[in-house]
Amino acid sequence: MPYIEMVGIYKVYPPDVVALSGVDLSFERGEIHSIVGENGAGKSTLMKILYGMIKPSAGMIKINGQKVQISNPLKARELGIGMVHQEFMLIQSFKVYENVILGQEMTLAGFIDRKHAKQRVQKIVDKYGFKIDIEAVTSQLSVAAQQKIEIVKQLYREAETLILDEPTAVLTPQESEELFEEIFELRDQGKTVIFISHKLEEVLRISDRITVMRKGKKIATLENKGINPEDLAKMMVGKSIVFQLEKSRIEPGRVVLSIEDLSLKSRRSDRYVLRNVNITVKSGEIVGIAGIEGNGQFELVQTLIGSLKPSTGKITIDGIDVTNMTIRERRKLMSYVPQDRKFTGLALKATILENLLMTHHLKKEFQKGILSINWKKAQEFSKKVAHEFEVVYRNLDESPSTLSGGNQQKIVVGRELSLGYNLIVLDQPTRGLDVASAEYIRNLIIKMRDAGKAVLLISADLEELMQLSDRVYVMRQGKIVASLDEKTIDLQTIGNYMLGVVN
Ligand SMILES: Nc1ncnc2c1ncn2[C@@H]1O[C@H](COP(=O)(O)OP(=O)(O)OP(=O)(O)O)[C@@H](O)[C@H]1O
Repeated sequence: MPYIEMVGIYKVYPPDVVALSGVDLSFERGEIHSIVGENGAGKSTLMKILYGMIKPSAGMIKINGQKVQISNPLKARELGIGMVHQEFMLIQSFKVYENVILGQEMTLAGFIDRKHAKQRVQKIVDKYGFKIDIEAVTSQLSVAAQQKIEIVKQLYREAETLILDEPTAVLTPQESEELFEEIFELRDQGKTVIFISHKLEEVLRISDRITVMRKGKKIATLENKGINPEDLAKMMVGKSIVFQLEKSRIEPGRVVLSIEDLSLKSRRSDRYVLRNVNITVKSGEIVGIAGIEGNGQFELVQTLIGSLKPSTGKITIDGIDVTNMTIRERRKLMSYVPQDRKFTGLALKATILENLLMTHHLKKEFQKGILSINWKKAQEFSKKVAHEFEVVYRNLDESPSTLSGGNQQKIVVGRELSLGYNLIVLDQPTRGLDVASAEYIRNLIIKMRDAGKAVLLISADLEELMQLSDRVYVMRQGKIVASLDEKTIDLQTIGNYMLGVVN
């Protein structure tokens, strides 16, 4: 008898979006089971149902052969199902173990039995081989370590099944390897791990079984034997797809972006989070920024777009000094894809059309009279961009919150890449995109570079960074510690600089 069975699951989002149609799927104890599929295939919807976040329109779930009603996440946790989301819910000033026990371990009198709780946390950490100091303060830890806290937290609540939603999207290759070791340990000790990822190589590396979904249906559940990424991609899309990045050598032109001697003092301490950073990006080149998350890349981008004011330094775009310009003024000089699409990239209260039109609406061609917008033109334009970037949507007048994560990302990327500015700043542009969409966007980035745009690319995906970049700067502790060109860019070198193995 399977451990968890999802039987005949349907989900219709009102009024008529069929996100899942008749999915049957089972999970065994002690297996790593991946779910793959294009953006919008229904993976998140299925997992939200299993975790009690949304109700299925029809179908049932059985655990150990018993029918269960998972009406909310609390109920899911009682049934041994835990989920680690992409956004962590941790209190930054708490120690690791305090975050783990948060909301648990109350005595009858309502106090936390700290000593006992701490011992239990340490036991879990030891049992599964998590490399983490439970006394460390959360704010001091890397994204990878914070993710571990979330996993340990689920285990502390006695999760038997862990749903991991694109856990490696924010990790370096080394950190991903460490996570895989922990996942193997969990599996070997009988836990069920449900793994959602768009990175097919890692899916094939760690899974026992793989379920492929397409357009709300389960296509197959496969034993992970003798499958290659091309087979998987073909099943996902329904036809063969060719992955090919074509990048020719071109001579870069004039300097478009120049960052000189940029420093930034932290708001919370006397520490500098950016230290004498010098960067140039010329027309016709893609310049990558590598670094473990939290080493100043975020602050660099925020200073560049004008939401943080540098302590010293100068930024010019196309020869114009923008150092003292507002965000609004700078946005007229650059395309910008932020790393977090939900809070900065999209306006969820606006419609899909308005989101695609944002910033473009300032252009003359969309104005009608003094204050009004030519909606007919706006409609045509938005449709065109949505089509070009293959956004799967139902109605342009709906909120982007009705779209799958990948399709939300395509809206932001589509809008920004069609702005036509000389400088393009991309922070994790393909995060959350399925393989075909990511490949499409990567090719487009190269096309833009070939057309003479200057591209600054920040990406946690080192493969992507290496495939696309003509030059790479590596950041560590707020400093540029290496500047690599075509001849010196390789994975090992970048990794060594990132980790500080070489200086
Ligand atoms: N709240 C919602 N309201 C209406 N439709 C929705 C809602 N959430 C998701 N959908 C639709 O349901 C379908 C499945 O979306 P889901 O988020 O499950 O896909 P996914 O496979 O997780 O995609 P991704 O890889 O992009 O995260 C999509 O067509 C999406 O537009």
